[in-house]
Amino acid sequence: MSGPRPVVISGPSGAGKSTLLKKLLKDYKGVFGFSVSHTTRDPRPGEVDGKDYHFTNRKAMQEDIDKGEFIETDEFSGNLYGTSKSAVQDVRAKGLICILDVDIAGVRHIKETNLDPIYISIQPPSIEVLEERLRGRATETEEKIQSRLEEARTDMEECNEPGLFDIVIVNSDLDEAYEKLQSVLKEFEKNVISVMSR
Ligand SMILES: Nc1nc2c(ncn2[C@@H]2O[C@H](COP(=O)(O)OP(=O)(O)O)[C@@H](O)[C@H]2O)c(=O)[nH]1
Ligand SMILES: Nc1ncnc2c1ncn2[C@@H]1O[C@H](COP(=O)(O)OP(=O)(O)O)[C@@H](O)[C@H]1O
Repeated sequence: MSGPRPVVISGPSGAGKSTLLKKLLKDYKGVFGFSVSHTTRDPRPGEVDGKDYHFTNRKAMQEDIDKGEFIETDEFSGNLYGTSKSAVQDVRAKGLICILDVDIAGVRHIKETNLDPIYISIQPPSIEVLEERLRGRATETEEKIQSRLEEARTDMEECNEPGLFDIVIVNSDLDEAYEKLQSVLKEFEKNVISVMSR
């Protein structure tokens, strides 16, 4: 595919991916665009259909998967998530750098496609801090918190696997993590460096 390389952001639920991405998308309007995934999970208060996710149900999503409309899908904590081909195309058609937020299985699936993105993992400083953040966000039931922590342990182990990520950013202090994210993107996306250095 032509144009600037997309950016895949991954990392445990609660690590701070959405917080960092929202900031980046706001600060760099006209540079980055978010690939809106499909999910079968319920919307959280404040989430907007078509902006945060395309909220759907399993039957409809499975039909679209069977029609070949998805680049990748994964089951995460009891729900189906996936990146549709049109989610990525919509962003690229606007001439924006496409940002995808996917779990670690999604990263592995995307490696088998021709998307050729930059892979960035956002990690929490520890599992204890992650648990505090998940509880502090107050969006999940106890059962969902436990299942996310279970997934997180695997993610925290696998993120350092050689060749899986271009960079792992530990989100301890939010401002420092955001600085690091910006500098990594400037380094990789040299063709947009002038836009980003405004
Ligand atoms: N493979 C894949 N994972 C996704 C996709 N969209 C979101 N995810 C991942 O699904 C997991 C759960 O997302 P979500 O329910 O929004 O919870 P949150 O990450 O805690 O805000 C996260 O690890 C996301 O990165 C997708 O399209 N594909
Ligand atoms: N560096 C940080 N320090 C403290 N709290 C943070 C930090 N980064 C994110 N948070 C908080 O942690 C929670 C999880 O962040 P979120 O962006 O929703 O994570 P993710 O998208 O990776 O699931 C949110 O309540 C967010 O405000």
